Amino acid sequence: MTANDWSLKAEGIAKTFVLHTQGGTRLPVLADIDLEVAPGDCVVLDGPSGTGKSTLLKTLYANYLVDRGRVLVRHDGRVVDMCRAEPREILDVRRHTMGYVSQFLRVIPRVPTLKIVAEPLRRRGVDAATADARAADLLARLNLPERLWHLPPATFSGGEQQRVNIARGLAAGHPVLLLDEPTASLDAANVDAACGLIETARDNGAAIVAIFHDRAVRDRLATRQISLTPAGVAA
Ligand SMILES: Nc1ncnc2c1ncn2[C@@H]1O[C@H](COP(=O)(O)OP(=O)(O)OP(=O)(O)O)[C@@H](O)[C@H]1O
Repeated sequence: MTANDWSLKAEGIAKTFVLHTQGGTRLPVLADIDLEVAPGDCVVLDGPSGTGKSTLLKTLYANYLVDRGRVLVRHDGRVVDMCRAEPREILDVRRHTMGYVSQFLRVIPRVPTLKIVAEPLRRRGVDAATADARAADLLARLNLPERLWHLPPATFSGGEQQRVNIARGLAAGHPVLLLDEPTASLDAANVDAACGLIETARDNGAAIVAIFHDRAVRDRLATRQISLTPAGVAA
């Protein structure tokens, strides 16, 4: 793979939601979406509320089935189509290649924060001491007080939980990152800290697709923007 090669490529993605509990109402959301993301790219998805930005990210992560199209990702020396891969292969891509950071932490009961952040590294086979050290470094960079590291995050504030979520999402150093408003509930100092970590991941060669509503975050991190329009894409 050369420096300009893509890490992630979407071709002709179309997605319609069918609401079975609403008489089978059909909601076409994505139509013919093409996207190519290279190492070091941070492609920001733009467009009015409801145009399908989160849906596209979840489709890239294989949370949703598509009507048409392919999502290709370079993984372990080969190309995997996330729209057709077996569940086992999708999990392997998620473990080693593609990370996803949503706006909210999915709280895992009783597990301490440090272990939640270290877990993606442990699942990649990294030993506990190294994974814990990386987790501690990330939590410190995100200004999460050390007295919280050994508590489960269920009772943390929204901004604290979001920082745990970012640390967990960035811990494993995935070469492809999908970020859905990861800084939405942070104050200015923590937005700056989170942006610094995302910037470092990008400059180290991560291929990133992101939704950032904050204009300053977008201006700092985006190498490119793509505007989604209702059921379509306009450059
Ligand atoms: N799981 C779902 N089932 C049915 N419809 C859905 C589902 N998820 C999203 N939608 C619909 O798809 C459309 C796009 O939603 P999506 O969340 O992707 O938009 P968005 O551009 O990310 O919006 P926002 O900027 O407000 O977060 C909306 O009309 C929404 O109601």
